[in-house]
Amino acid sequence: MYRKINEAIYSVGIIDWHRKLFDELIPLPDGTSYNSYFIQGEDKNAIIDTVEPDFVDDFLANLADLGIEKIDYIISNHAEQDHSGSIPDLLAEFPEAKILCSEKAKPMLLDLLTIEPADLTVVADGDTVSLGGKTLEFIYTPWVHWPETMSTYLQEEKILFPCDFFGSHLATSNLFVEDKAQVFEAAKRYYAEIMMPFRMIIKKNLAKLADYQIEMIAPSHGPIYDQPEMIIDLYQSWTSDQVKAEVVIPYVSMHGSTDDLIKYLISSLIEADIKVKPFNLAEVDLGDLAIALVDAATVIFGSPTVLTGPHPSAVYAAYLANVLKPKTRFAGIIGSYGWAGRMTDKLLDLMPNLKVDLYEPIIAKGHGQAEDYQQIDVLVEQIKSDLDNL
Ligand SMILES: Cc1cc2nc3c(=O)[nH]c(=O)nc-3n(C[C@H](O)[C@H](O)[C@H](O)COP(=O)(O)O)c2cc1C
Repeated sequence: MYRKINEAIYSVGIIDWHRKLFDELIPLPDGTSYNSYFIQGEDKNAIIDTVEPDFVDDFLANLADLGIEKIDYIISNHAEQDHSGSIPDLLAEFPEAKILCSEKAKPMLLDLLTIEPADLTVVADGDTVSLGGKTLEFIYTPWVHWPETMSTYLQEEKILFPCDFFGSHLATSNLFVEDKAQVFEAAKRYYAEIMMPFRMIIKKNLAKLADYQIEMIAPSHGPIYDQPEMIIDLYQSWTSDQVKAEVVIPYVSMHGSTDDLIKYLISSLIEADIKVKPFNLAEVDLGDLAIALVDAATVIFGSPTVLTGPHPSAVYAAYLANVLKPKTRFAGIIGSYGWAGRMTDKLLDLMPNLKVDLYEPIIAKGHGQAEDYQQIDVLVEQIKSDLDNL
């Protein structure tokens, strides 16, 4: 199967409807796709990125359906195997093809794939290649989300092929974005899980791309943006320093004590007209938590003390929050203990990357007493005042 974008450009990738997990880590509620693009010039042609190698036979069949008998260039925007992994088979089928990649991608592709150095040609930032009436410009866009990533810009058509940058894990028969709300959610999840740790460098990449007229963005996961301002605006907003007046509450409770404190916090925040997003870590899709962390001003963790430290589910959430480096401004901890422990310190030790103002932790002995609830009242007042002053 292939789909026509215009007379000379085709989508020849794979829709993976049933994949549930990415990197054996990230839940994929909506499947994904591995997009690959074929561009025919007057003299030469090019394939931009390939597909997850499990699907290589279907990929090669797509190219055969399209009647492709020769490939001049294979552009590898990103060395990760879901985009590069089918290059060796593609090269076996089309041995005359030259692989074009960034300087940093070359050693990575050699490490990851069974190909030879002679198969690879490094292109520099700003280099162009002409296919005849179609000029491909290579724009280094590092750290989206590996160090070697680049984007390819088709000058005449003003189409950007940025690989993972602007992508979304979304299996859909829509070649272009149609259901904007659905794509918004999938793209935000993708940004949260994959891109957020590189927020500052992504800002620089966005500024670099602002010099280009872009009429279409064709990423390597999810549908194509034929109105690219949608996703560019979203990326501007997600990577900006602005936060939203929202409180994210990842929490877990074994016997209900922390749960009661958190329930009280939630209703008090709602009564104070503050947006709340609670996540029970015992059953959470961590992608949903990551999405909430993209722009919330405040995060309050809830955990009992377990074997002197936080509950392991809280440990995992704190570790994740730390590596994702959200722009959260304020944080707090609410919890319960039985006899002794260092839950608060151990949880905080897991999050050195969070540059937050920390509220006084509220840790109840067993089931919370009246003074613990009074402390929550004070906390809610502080949160309200901080959010009002954003
Ligand atoms: C497996 C397990 C380990 C625990 N370890 C500790 C501990 O090291 N220190 C402590 O003070 N309390 C410990 N406790 C007691 C709990 O922290 C206490 O019961 C707390 O009130 C539970 O809060 P929850 O109802 O929100 O789960 C432990 C409880 C369990 C079930």
